[in-house]
Amino acid sequence: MKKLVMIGNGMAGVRTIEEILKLAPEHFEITIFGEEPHPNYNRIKLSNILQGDTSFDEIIINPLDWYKENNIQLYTGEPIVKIDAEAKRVISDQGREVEYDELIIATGSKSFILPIPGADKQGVTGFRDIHDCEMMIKSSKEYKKAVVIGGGLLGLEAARGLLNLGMNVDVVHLMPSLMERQLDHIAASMLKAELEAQGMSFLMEKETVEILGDERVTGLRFKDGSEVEADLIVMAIGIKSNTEVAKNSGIYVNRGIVVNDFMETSVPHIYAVGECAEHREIVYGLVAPLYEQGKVLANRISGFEAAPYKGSVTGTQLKVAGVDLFSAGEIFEDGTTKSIMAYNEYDRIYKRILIRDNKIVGIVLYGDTKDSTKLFRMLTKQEDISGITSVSILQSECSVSGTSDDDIASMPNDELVCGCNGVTKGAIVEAIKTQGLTTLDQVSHCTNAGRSCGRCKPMVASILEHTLGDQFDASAAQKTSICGCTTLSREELVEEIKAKGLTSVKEVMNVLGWNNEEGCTKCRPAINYYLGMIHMDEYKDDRDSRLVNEKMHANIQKDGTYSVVPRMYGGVTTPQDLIKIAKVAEKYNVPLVKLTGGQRIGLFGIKKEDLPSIWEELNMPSGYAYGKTLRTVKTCVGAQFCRYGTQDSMALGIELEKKFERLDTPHKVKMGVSACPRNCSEAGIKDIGFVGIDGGWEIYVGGNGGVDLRAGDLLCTVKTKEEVMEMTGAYLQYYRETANYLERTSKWLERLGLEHIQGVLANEETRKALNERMDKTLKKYIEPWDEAIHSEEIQEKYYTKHTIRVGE
Ligand SMILES: Cc1cc2nc3c(=O)[nH]c(=O)nc-3n(C[C@H](O)[C@H](O)[C@H](O)COP(=O)(O)OP(=O)(O)OC[C@H]3O[C@@H](n4cnc5c(N)ncnc54)[C@H](O)[C@@H]3O)c2cc1C
Ligand SMILES: NC(=O)c1ccc[n+]([C@@H]2O[C@H](COP(=O)([O-])OP(=O)(O)OC[C@H]3O[C@@H](n4cnc5c(N)ncnc54)[C@H](O)[C@@H]3O)[C@@H](O)[C@H]2O)c1
Ligand code: SF4
Ligand code: FES
Repeated sequence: MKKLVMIGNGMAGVRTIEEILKLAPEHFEITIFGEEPHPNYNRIKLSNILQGDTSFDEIIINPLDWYKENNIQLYTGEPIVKIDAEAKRVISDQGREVEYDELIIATGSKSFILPIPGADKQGVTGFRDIHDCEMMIKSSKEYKKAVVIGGGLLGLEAARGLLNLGMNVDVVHLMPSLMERQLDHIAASMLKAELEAQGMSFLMEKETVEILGDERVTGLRFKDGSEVEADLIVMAIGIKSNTEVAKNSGIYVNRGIVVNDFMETSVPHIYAVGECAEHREIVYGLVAPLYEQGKVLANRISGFEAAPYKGSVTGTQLKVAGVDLFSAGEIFEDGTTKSIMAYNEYDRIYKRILIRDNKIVGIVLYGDTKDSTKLFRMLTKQEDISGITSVSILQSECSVSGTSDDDIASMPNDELVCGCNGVTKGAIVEAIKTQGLTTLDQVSHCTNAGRSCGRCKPMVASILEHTLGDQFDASAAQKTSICGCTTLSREELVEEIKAKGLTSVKEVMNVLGWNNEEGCTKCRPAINYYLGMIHMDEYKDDRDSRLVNEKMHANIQKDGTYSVVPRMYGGVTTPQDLIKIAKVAEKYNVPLVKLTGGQRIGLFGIKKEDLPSIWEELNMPSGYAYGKTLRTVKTCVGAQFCRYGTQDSMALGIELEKKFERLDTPHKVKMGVSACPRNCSEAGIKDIGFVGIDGGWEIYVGGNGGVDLRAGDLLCTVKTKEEVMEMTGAYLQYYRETANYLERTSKWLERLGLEHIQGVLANEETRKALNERMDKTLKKYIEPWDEAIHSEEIQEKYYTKHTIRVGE
């Protein structure tokens, strides 16, 4: 197998790898280095995260298990700092050296930050990655006034997000009109009026020369001497390709890494793709052309004949609610162009197309973009329009509204439906017919349509409806199946398992007609969970269907080693346990011993084959730091020691942890117990938090301390510890029975509604029944580390050096 290394774990690069895996799945041993500490996510949707429409989990395109399933060695948070082209190897910032036969550079871009005094102050950011997004969300909780520099696509989407976060927003723009590269003056002024009505303020034709403030920004000064206040500044004035590594390694770089029509750089066996690449003097900043490049490169690198990449015409839209605009090609007239224009001031609709030699060369649509696919096709195909009247060309008469069947019928097969992924109507219809697709999800899975910005989804749905005719089932089509292997939703799957009495993962997939007989990393763990939830005590866990960390009962680290985190109930330990941990750490040369966020001690950097002996020597239960289960119960010292404590928080925490440890839950669950409202255990941001008050406990639910920070809601107040245990058992069991696999309690609570859950749990009979099912389930669990120590079969299968690659 040839060694393929990729630098950069972003949208264009990983799409290229997906294409390579389709073309030549067995051809390469693949290693990817990413500077960000995450798997590949949909950067486009950062705007939606900021605008509050989605969460980070929902925008992950390739979860970690995708890499494992495809045997890809992924190093996250580990940038490559040098390419040694002579020796054909890359070197990471941690000194790791990896050899390659072929190397892809897909390092994307970074935000361009104005080189002016004060640009390094706290509160100044670009808008490029999830870290920037989190910083803005955090700032909006503490500060009120934001200034966005740059009135382009990114700046306006950022500004809309900051308004949604409750900030006052000024947009500072250098030019007299917004989005001057995409819109003419009329469309730009219509856009400005709409955004002003939404609450944005604009400072036009202003050049920022200094950022004011001490440590943190307080405002900015313009060239004309005027100033404006700001607590947060977002720079959205364009991007700059990440080319340093290439440049320092002798690869020819201009604005981007210069590539030919096959994405080959000036150095043999090194390719570049995405925003870091410069092709025919153009560096693209939208995914559609980057994905086209990826396809060409995948063919080239896998040894297939492919047409060269000749460059792309791009079309853009702004992702701001209430704004409907489309722009492609040339914007401004010159002596060789004529335009056709329609302007309906009353309905705020404006359309203009630019024509040269009877061919469309530019499109600007505002207020009504239904014609965009038709016109864009005419532009990209350079169709001769001399036979079409100027009225009909702008009349939407053969356009696709996404709702009318006639519109879909009259749409040519080569019309582009998904601009981001280059998918035509013909390709979608073909996939529906030949692969028997019935849901939007499946169409997306098979064709890629809708996988990026998601704007084309209504039209894809209309095509699905048109193609299936009488067989179209609207509710089924919209439903989200648990993965691309089936059309079944979570509810249907659970119902079918119950109705047909299915008892194993294999049986579920066989009986329910899975279109991929092995299933995938999305459905196998989910089916395993639902089976265990339904059959309670009888179900025999299918260990090989679990996600890799759960299968190994240890958390795999970025370098392929594992961590060991033993239980410390309620965060309480003993000198004897500490001695055991210290001895093991010393004996096995454990590289890192660290207190975890969940009040216990983690041993990091352990070799797979050492796991069983370490567990044996520790002789402590697993802390399940890797599991979709109860992780930790964090406690404060409480009434036993603290003078403010009103309750025994440690005793309650320990009791909770001992009762619910090992329980399979749809996602991880964390608890916190504080003995007074000072809340030293941060119970307010836990899945379930308990706060001691005079004469009882308050129970908070749905809190989350991660990326989607959420304060818990008060579920109820109870008097005794027994009531706490009863309510917690019922709440957790209700979550287990109604949540989707991998749905955190915070999302589940928001989906079902607090009042609904309170209503269910208010009924004593229901609580009792839920607790009975919970108790039945809890009986089946055994200690996994102990089981491994005493089973040669398990040790041989999972923990010897030659078994289980990281990718399994
Ligand atoms: C907020 C926002 C909204 C957007 N909206 C749209 C939209 O609506 N439509 C559209 O088409 N496009 C949109 N884009 C642009 C689109 O996201 C990019 O074109 C696309 O992500 C580029 O893909 P890429 O792989 O080239 O770069 P990236 O996705 O940026 O990936 C490059 C990766 O390489 C990593 N890296 C860099 N240097 C190194 C190194 N030395 N070693 C290892 N890793 C390294 C980076 O950390 C990064 O993770 C948007 C962008 C943003 C920021
Ligand atoms: N909906 C989408 O398709 C979408 C959304 C967001 C981002 N993106 C992509 O992300 C990339 C970055 O977007 P962008 O908007 O930052 O880049 P851009 O180059 O498209 O726009 C930058 C804007 O900032 C203005 N500007 C430049 N210097 C300035 C200054 N000193 N003060 C004030 N204004 C100044 C420019 O006049 C320009 O309008 C682009 O490639 C873009 O295509 C696309
Ligand atoms: S939460 Fe209250 S009782 Fe617990 S340690 Fe803090 S101050 Fe003391
Ligand atoms: S147009 Fe963006 S995902 Fe289809």
